[in-house]
Amino acid sequence: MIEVTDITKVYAGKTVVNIPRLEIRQGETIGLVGNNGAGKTTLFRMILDLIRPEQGGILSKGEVVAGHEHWKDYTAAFLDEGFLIDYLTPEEYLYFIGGLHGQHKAQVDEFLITLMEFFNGEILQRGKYIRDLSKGNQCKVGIAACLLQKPELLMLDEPFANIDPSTQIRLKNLLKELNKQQGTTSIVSSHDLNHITDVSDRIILMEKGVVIKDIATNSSTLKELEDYFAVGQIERNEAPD
Ligand SMILES: Nc1ncnc2c1ncn2[C@@H]1O[C@H](COP(=O)(O)OP(=O)(O)OP(=O)(O)O)[C@@H](O)[C@H]1O
Repeated sequence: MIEVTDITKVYAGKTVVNIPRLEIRQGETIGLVGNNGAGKTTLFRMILDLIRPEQGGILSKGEVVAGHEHWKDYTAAFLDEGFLIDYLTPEEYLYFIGGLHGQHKAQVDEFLITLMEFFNGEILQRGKYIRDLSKGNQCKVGIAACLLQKPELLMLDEPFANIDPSTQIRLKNLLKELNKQQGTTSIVSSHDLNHITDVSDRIILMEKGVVIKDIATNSSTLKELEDYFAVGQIERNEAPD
């Protein structure tokens, strides 16, 4: 579904992403992990054509993402609050997003009923603008807007970071259901190794812009990642070859 070929991204003379080849197949659930500054968000932004690589290219279903529009019909992403319209209420925003995808208000309402548990009574009918919600609740609105679109490709940047433990568990269940029932391909970044290994069938580990590990998740993956991150980046770089 996604093919990355020979991309580099440079900021202020420093290469922050350098990926010779990466393929994400339809229906895969990808967990993207890596320490702060590893390049995860930059990779997301390039896949979404929000920024362009210095060289190389990214294809989505065989079409170059840069300068094309078709992939936007089947791709939903929430990277940060910048994806929301903060002067709207959650309902207004979700009706707006539903409308862009040809859904009537009643269809959106019907869908939102399925998210009542995920919203935990904090999102709808509160008379609040999105800008006045907590960061965690803004994140819930962003994720809900993605799910509403019934995307073939879902991309979430650190969705577990600001939400409470109950919502984290509900989100994991939603992601698993989405993949099982709709075959959704997902790319989710996280610093929570437990959650991300639980919801992903493949883990991509980045460090300093480079893919260090690309492994199918199995019963020993969590331990393997914990062992990897237990050794600091500086210690790793100083270790003899
Ligand atoms: N707009 C920008 N201008 C300059 N440098 C940038 C910019 N965006 C990202 N970078 C740099 O690129 C590198 C990768 O950043 P990125 O945000 O992709 O990492 P990340 O893996 O998502 O990190 P985190 O886990 O902290 O969110 C960092 O060194 C960051 O400072």
